Amino acid sequence: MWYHRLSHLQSRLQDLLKGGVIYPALSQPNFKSLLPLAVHWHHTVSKSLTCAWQQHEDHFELKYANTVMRFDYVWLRDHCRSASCYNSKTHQRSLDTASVDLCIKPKNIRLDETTLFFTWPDGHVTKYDLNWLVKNSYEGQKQKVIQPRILWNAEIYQQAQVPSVDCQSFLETNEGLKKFLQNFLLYGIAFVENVPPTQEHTEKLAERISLIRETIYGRMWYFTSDFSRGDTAYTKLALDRHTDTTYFQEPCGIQVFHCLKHEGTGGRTLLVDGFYAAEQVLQKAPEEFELLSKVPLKHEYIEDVGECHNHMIGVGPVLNIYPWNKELYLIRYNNYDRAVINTVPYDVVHRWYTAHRTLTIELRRPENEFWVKLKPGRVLFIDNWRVLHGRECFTGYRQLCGCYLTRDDVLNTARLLGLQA
Ligand SMILES: C[N+](C)(C)CCCC[C@H](N)C(=O)O
Ligand SMILES: O=C(O)CCC(=O)C(=O)O
Ligand SMILES: [Fe+2]
Repeated sequence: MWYHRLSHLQSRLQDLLKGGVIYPALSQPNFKSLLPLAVHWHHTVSKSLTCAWQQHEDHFELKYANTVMRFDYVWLRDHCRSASCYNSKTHQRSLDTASVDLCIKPKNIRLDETTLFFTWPDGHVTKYDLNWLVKNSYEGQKQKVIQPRILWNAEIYQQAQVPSVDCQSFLETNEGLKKFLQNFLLYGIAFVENVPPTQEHTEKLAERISLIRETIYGRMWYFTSDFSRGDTAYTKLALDRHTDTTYFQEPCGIQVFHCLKHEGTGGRTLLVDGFYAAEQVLQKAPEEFELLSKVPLKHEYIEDVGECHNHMIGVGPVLNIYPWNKELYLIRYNNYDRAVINTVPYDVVHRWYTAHRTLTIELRRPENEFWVKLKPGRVLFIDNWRVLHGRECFTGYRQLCGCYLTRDDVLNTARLLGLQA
């Protein structure tokens, strides 16, 4: 009943909007100044781009640069960039948003060239450049290209002939670093060549692009198959494709690997683009993709070896997508570390297993596997939110060093170099 009345009101409001005049249909007690507002388009031609705007009862509508945008009045007041509302030195808001009347409406609106002026009931004036609005509106944001990426299988990656960056150019030039980061952002993996095979040099590389993320494994780690920690990584066994630290609330963003020594056979590294596989699932079974993005799962790390006692738990879906544009930004896939599923009822569990199988089949297609033998001097950076890694079993003495990086800091470096990240 209530539902019907509401939708009736909404459709009435829409009809009224089409008709050109709004009446005070929603008579909430604190909905101020419900005087009928004349709705008509104001047209202006500025710098060959036509602009039209309309003041509606509860929002402002703007057509500019081929975009129809709608703005809430509180939003327009809240984002005011005047000196008293916004500190342009710190890029921080000074306005106390809670002091804005939730029913605020501009007293006057005027357009001058490419600037919109809103005069608020207390006389305060907010200025918006039209291009700023296009860039910052919900509608404009939706049009923006999402993070440019090249999704790959083994053939695509090999054909691309992505060049490695030389250690010296990486450490000493901005071009070298930028080239490296560009490849890293596009493919989710990147190599640095001619690195002296020591832990110290590996650390220097890591620090060039980010803060090192210290974890229960330490800051820089150095490992062999000595089972010094309670994890299969510290053995000679094969490891199927996975992402690391799925048992953290925020899995580590980047993983750095440098093989310092291997006297023996096997031990090749496997890399699989998780986003490529997820894209295949989206194409073939969109409802399964959706389920994988909705069902929250626990992963855990329980360690009780020697002096090491840890119990980590991380909860989140396998596929993490931004709710506003559906862009996939993080895959959490580790069948070893996945904990008991008790977050959903049995029938959803069954559908989840089916969806997980579909994704696993994609991840395991031989054509999606890129195998590489890590060698001293060649450092591999892996986007642990996108690319899965694994390894072949091996014999002999094998020493690997590396670290995790905080993703925010890597992206920060990339943005400062002018890259979209
Ligand atoms: C990289 N390093 C050897 C330090 C740790 C390995 C952690 C392995 C764990 N099962 C995971 O996937 O997170
Ligand atoms: O030994 C390797 O090559 C990688 C092992 C692993 O998956 C890890 O350390 O995260
Ligand atoms: Fe791993």
